[in-house]
Amino acid sequence: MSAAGHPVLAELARHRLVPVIVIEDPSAATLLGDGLVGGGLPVAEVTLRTPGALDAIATLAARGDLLVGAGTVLTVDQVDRAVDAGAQYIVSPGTSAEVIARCHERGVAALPGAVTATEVQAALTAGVTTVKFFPASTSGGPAAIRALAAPFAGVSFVPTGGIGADDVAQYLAIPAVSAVGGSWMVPREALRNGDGEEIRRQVAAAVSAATKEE
Ligand SMILES: O=C(O)C(=O)C[C@H](O)[C@H](O)COP(=O)(O)O
Repeated sequence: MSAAGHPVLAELARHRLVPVIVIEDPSAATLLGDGLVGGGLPVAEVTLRTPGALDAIATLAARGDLLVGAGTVLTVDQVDRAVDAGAQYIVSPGTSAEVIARCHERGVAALPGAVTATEVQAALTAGVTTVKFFPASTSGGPAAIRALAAPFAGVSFVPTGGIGADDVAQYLAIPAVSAVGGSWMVPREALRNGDGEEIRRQVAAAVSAATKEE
């Protein structure tokens, strides 16, 4: 497993899982953080898809016991706002050289999306060696990652999109996969209902499923 680049990417590779979170009410950030830490996975990718996302990032980052990143980052301005809120890594669905350059200027890790050889090459040219393989399940799944890993020997993949508890292990079994992302670990309804115990339970189950592979 290669996790070259920013130390935060090495940390994500160590945890092996990246919970993707859509948070509607930022006041739920505390129970979310407690559920993640309690479940044994102190990692969060908060998507900038809701108005409260930046506040949630700020609350989670202020705790100091979680690796907090921003997801669905499409613009340079969003990079700045997420980093100002405390995000330590920036995840995008696709590859934008401008977004990656701003991440590097701000000293945070960039995790851009790439699912074709051309996209992986563009990401390499922009200076990253870990890419998010998104959307994983509809882009060829594990077989596609294995095929891409052959020519791109130094590249690590973080498959995300359409992955659940039942197939996380088959992705993590691929040497080029450093971590797996997904929203299944923090169910949106549980967050909406303020059900911290359900979040802790799902997170712990994901950690257990990820550990089985090793
Ligand atoms: O837009 C981004 O930057 C993203 O982070 C996309 C998310 O990772 C996926 O939407 C999660 O996919 P599911 O696990 O299938 O819900």
